[in-house]
Amino acid sequence: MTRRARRALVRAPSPRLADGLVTHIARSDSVDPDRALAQWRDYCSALSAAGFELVEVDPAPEHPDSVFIEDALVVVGDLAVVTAPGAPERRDEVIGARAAARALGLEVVELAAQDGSAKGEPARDEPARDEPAGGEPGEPVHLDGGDVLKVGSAVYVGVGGRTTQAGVQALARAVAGTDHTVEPVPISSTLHLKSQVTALPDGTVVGFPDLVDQVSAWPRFLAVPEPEGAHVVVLADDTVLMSDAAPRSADLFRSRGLSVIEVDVSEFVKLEGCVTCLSVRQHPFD
Ligand SMILES: CN(C)C(=N)NCCC[C@H](N)C(=O)O
Repeated sequence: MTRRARRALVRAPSPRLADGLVTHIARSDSVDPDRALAQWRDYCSALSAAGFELVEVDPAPEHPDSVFIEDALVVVGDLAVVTAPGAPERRDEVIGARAAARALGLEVVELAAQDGSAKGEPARDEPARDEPAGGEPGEPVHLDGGDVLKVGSAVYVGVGGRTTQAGVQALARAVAGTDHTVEPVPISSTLHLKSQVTALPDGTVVGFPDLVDQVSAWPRFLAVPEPEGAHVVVLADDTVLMSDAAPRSADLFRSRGLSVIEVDVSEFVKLEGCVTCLSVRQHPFD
């Protein structure tokens, strides 16, 4: 089995970060673009120190939320799915992400082209699996990468915020040729699925219960004591990266034998972001 490269795509924050979208939180009047740039550089250094090859997507200073590159591209194995962001203001952020994925020689597919109409039903040599129920007829295909949580071969997709049922079905079509299965997870409490849950290297799903729409949906769930403790980036099978604003959660992970790298992402949290939003990672642990 060829070992996949450990790459992380990142994109420098826009000087207009403070104008980014906020949905479930109040807009902050203290976003500091210079501090955000310093925090972004520290985040990139942590990924690089963990062995990731950093690939910089061209900055898009005209797009305030462009640093949240996770929403523009979903990597599943060697497939790079260009998303169809749910917020109109963010749609053009995919242009630079698409170009970077192509330059890496990844197999690039367009989510928006997976709506099933152009190609009719995908050719199958077995009855169609119980694909996620399709959206309402004519429902637009939208999906943000922040709604996509990969746990082993399962790809959980948050529906109800930026991502539509039609977007989930389109992703299921896009990854039909891989060994991944796509499962919709209704959300309403948070902006994205990964605003409320992420997964530890062993597949345990972590979340701050007050913000998790359906704790029972997660067979292996670990409650964390702080909201930002729900956001981890897997750096290795024994190491995670997370915000430095959740020290009790970090200690909980350490008590489970994990090494924990803590970074300051305060300026991005003010725009409803978190540590997963700032990179698209391609590595064996995804
Ligand atoms: C996991 N999360 C939260 C993300 N991948 N994206 C954060 C996007 C925040 C941006 N201001 C917006 O509202 O789109």
